[in-house]
Amino acid sequence: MFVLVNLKAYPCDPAAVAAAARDVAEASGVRIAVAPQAAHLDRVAATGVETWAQHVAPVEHGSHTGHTLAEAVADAGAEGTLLNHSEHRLTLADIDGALDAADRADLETVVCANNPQQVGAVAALAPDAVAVEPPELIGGDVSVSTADPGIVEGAVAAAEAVDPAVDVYCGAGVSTGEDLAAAGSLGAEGVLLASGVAKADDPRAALEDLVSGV
Ligand SMILES: O=C(CO)COP(=O)(O)O
Repeated sequence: MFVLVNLKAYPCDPAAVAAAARDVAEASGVRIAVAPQAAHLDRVAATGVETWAQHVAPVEHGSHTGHTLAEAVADAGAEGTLLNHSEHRLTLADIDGALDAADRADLETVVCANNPQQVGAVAALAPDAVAVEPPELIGGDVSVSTADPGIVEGAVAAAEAVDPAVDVYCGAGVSTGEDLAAAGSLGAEGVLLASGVAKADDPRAALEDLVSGV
């Protein structure tokens, strides 16, 4: 299972969470990556943890003030990028353009989607993975794998029907080892989570619990 920790814009210490994620990944053998704010990418990457961007724009080098350039996040140490997060929606054309930008910069890609129908649509653009995250469950206490297991199974089936090479992750409310195991048993190959780690009193303990069943 792949565990991608999205720090969003939460007021946590990105380097401390990153160091904890690095240690827990090393100790457990579970692949864990951290996606901080773009301005914190280099300090997170400096810890040695696998580092991801939260977004890149569908632009190339040039006159694009205020946009997040794929080459710049790669230069800061990112190895992958989220796209089309529920809190940063893009048009289909912009997802396509951002995937091109990520390819140019050699970034792995996870495109987020609300439901299985959207999973099918974005899987057609051939990202490395898609992540189904029902917006109403994001930031809550109940994991998507418990609250709506059918949406995870539906996402797995939708991606498989379009392009079996696209991995499927799920997210929203994931915070425990049980949640991770449930996601895996529904066919997900990874999870996206945020508040369960970024807002935890002890992010290291939260990560240890998360991978305890793997
Ligand atoms: O949006 C998410 C990850 O990208 C999920 O957030 P929570 O883990 O806080 O529900």
